[in-house]
Amino acid sequence: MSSPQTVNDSPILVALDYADRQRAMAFVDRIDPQSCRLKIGKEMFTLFGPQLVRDLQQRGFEIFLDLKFHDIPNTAAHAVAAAADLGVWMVNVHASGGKRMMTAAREALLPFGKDAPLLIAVTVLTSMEAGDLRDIGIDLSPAEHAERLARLTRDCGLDGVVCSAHEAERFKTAIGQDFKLVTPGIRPAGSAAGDQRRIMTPVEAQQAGVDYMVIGRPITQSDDPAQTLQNILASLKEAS
Ligand SMILES: O=c1ccn([C@@H]2O[C@H](COP(=O)(O)O)[C@@H](O)[C@H]2O)c(=O)[nH]1
Repeated sequence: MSSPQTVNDSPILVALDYADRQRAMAFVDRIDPQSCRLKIGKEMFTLFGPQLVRDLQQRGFEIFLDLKFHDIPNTAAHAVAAAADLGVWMVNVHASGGKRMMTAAREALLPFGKDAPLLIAVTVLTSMEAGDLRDIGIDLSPAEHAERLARLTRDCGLDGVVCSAHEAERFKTAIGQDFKLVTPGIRPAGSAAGDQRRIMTPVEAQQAGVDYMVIGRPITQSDDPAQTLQNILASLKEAS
């Protein structure tokens, strides 16, 4: 395990969703590992595997391994332990995998002690709105269902949840200030929402009290990803 012991106070997690490894590395090699953390998700992990994570760690980046494990408790627990072996900074499961799965995942990290990654759970995907929940038999609003899953996640002893920035104020009050809120669906003013539905700008998300904001395409698909990241960081600093 080799999670670097740095003090990184950046709230930005860049979703490094590239099919082209060279393009991803060209961007990464232009940014300071202290200016953000990198989120490796299903696309790049499936294409390039754990070696990609190691290569990014070698460059000094802390990694959120966003594989959203959702399986029987035994399998999810072993997958989370494998992520911890890789030395990632954060890893996640789906809260809808339930209490026994989340508890097993948390217990699998006990042997790692202080080197264990943060373990969080996905509540309601930021691409989903009320109609998507109704389609799968859930009549609660996204915020209500997300809160229910977030409370369950807290009760299982995990460190936080993935939710929408729209839920941040409600969750900080209802669930606890120390419970980490990681929010995708972040869109600087003027950028395309794409498939995201519950969106907020970086400054609005900061004001709502999120701990970490996940930003992918608005940075990675821009003409100058490194400069776009700098612009977002500057806007957050100016607003704080
Ligand atoms: O609820 C969720 C959970 C995860 N994601 C992931 O975050 C990024 C968002 O990328 P954008 O390009 O900024 O939309 C992506 O990797 C998703 O898999 C999410 O969007 N919502």
